[in-house]
Amino acid sequence: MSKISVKDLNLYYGDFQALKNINLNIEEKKVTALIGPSGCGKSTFLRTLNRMNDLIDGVKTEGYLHLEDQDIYRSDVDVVALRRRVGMVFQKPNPFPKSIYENVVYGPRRYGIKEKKQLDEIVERSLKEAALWDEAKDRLHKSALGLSGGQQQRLCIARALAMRPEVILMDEPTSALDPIATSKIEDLIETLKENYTIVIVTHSMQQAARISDKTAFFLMGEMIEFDDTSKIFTAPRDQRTEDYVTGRFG
Ligand SMILES: Nc1ncnc2c1ncn2[C@@H]1O[C@H](COP(=O)(O)OP(=O)(O)OP(=O)(O)O)[C@@H](O)[C@H]1O
Repeated sequence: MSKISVKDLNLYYGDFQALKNINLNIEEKKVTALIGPSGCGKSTFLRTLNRMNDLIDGVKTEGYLHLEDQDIYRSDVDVVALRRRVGMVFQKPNPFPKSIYENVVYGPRRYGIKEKKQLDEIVERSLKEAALWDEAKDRLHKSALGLSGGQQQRLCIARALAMRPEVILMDEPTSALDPIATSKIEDLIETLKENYTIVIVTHSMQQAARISDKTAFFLMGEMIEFDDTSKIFTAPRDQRTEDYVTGRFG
């Protein structure tokens, strides 16, 4: 079933067209990877899905993007509520300089949840879901900045999960991490897809091949090919995809 449908999407930064006529459906409870050489528009595309590009001056977005039956770009959309449904995790772990506990409850508190018992439950559930509970449970009120990079990134995932999103966007979530921390996040993504729809930008083709169900290959603002990940990596239809996945360019 498709969770997000994108039709005829164009995006401009001023006069520069960064996305050209993109069409694809993102399937529910699957991992969709976005791959392609630097500057091809992967992050830009990811950010269209929860309107993060709105924060950039001079951006113009055209086309139809639907989250189930909601038109993401309708002028009356409550963007804060949209980002609650479509959460995001960034390249560099960016916990707030607060305690682990306060990082997780930040969003729910802003939504008006005040009761301690309820907040405690959210913290436990989110940290468990992010596979960080065992490492964090005895230091919940210590600074998040004392965690390792990999733990910080799992905390950022927990912070996103605390809002009970439906979709999680991840922009190169492991590029700042060592191989062991990376592999923990990859295992986590595998578990999370049981309950969430995940879209991930990655520079690592091995990572895309390991963790994603679907892969979209972007080149200079166009989406060249979108298919089952196994197909993209073993029998792509387009020569440009083949050249990229076999390392002939990029
Ligand atoms: N805020 C901005 N203003 C103007 N141009 C931008 C802006 N952000 C991105 N671009 C341009 O849009 C194009 C796509 O950039 P984007 O960051 O989406 O690519 P990417 O595939 O994610 O690259 P990378 O893998 O290097 O992160 C690039 O040519 C980039 O220079």
